[in-house]
Amino acid sequence: MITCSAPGKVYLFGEHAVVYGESAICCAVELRTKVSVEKSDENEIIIESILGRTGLDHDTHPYVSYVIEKMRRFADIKGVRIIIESELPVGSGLGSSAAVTVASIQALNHLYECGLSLEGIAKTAHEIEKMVQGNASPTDTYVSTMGGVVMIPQRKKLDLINCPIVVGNTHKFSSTKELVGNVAKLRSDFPSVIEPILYNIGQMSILAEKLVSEGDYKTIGKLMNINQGLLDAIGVGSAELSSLVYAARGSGAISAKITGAGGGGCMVALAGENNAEDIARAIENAGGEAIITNNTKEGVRLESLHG
Ligand SMILES: Nc1ncnc2c1ncn2[C@@H]1O[C@H](COP(=O)(O)OP(=O)(O)OP(=O)(O)O)[C@@H](O)[C@H]1O
Ligand SMILES: C[C@@](O)(CCO)CC(=O)[O-]
Ligand SMILES: [Mg+2]
Repeated sequence: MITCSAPGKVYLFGEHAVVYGESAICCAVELRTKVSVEKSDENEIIIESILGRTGLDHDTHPYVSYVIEKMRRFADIKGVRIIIESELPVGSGLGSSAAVTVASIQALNHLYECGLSLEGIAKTAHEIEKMVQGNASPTDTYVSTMGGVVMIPQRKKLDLINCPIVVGNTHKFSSTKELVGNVAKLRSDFPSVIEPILYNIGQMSILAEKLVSEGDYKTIGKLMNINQGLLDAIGVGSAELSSLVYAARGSGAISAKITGAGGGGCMVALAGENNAEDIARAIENAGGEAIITNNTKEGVRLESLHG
């Protein structure tokens, strides 16, 4: 068995706007998806995950099924068994699709010695997210591949975020494909209203680049909270997400906003010196599940070559 893992991510700025070429700042977090692969004798494809045990199946395992089909351009993949284990909640804004796609590509890359570079992995994974979702920015898959804090579309590595990150999960499933589609419809219906909002979200990422290098989290927090208001404006908020956002802010979070597609899933808060536990408690009291985590510089990595 060869095992690889890839991290999930949270957006400080720019989700949805980045789909239209505006800037985003996204950071990898210490929550990972592990993918183990081995060749199977019976020339059978087996994919095992929390979603079930299937063969090549674009309904249950669309991302992994496309990975196998894409990787057949580089290797003669006949029978393979793929086992997925993840710390990332599915459909929750933490990049679970990107992490499973990137880790699957890297695991097969090692198993069949395809020689894909990290850039090649990120590019292939982005192609797959676009195939599944209809449209996708390179952000999630690039950050899951490279790790750290990344500015997209510049693909620029920024300093790590030096404060605890508290994630609040509403446990309401949200499909990125659906939310991205909803924003596209709103933008098509009201271009003169929605395009300036997306542009302004991107401008906050550009303002924040210098603030990250200065470690000015207070100002970053103010901009993140404005970003939250603009995400509500384009229709990707929800009552549950707002409840967790305001609970986090009320307990002293530097900032709190939706992360990822929205509609359900997760919000993210930046904690100050010693209040991550307080923020987590406030999120739980508001009906969410809190996860205290940190930014990680580690992108996709080989975990083991056998076992
Ligand atoms: N552990 C897993 N095992 C198998 N498939 C997974 C796993 N995690 C995610 N997926 C795939 O990714 C899909 C969820 O991706 P989606 O983009 O909708 O949400 P997300 O990536 O969690 O959130 P976001 O894209 O907003 O960050 C699942 O429906 C499934 O197809
Ligand atoms: C909503 C979105 O901006 C982020 C999803 O995590 C979609 C994308 O960038 O592909
Ligand atoms: Mg996704």
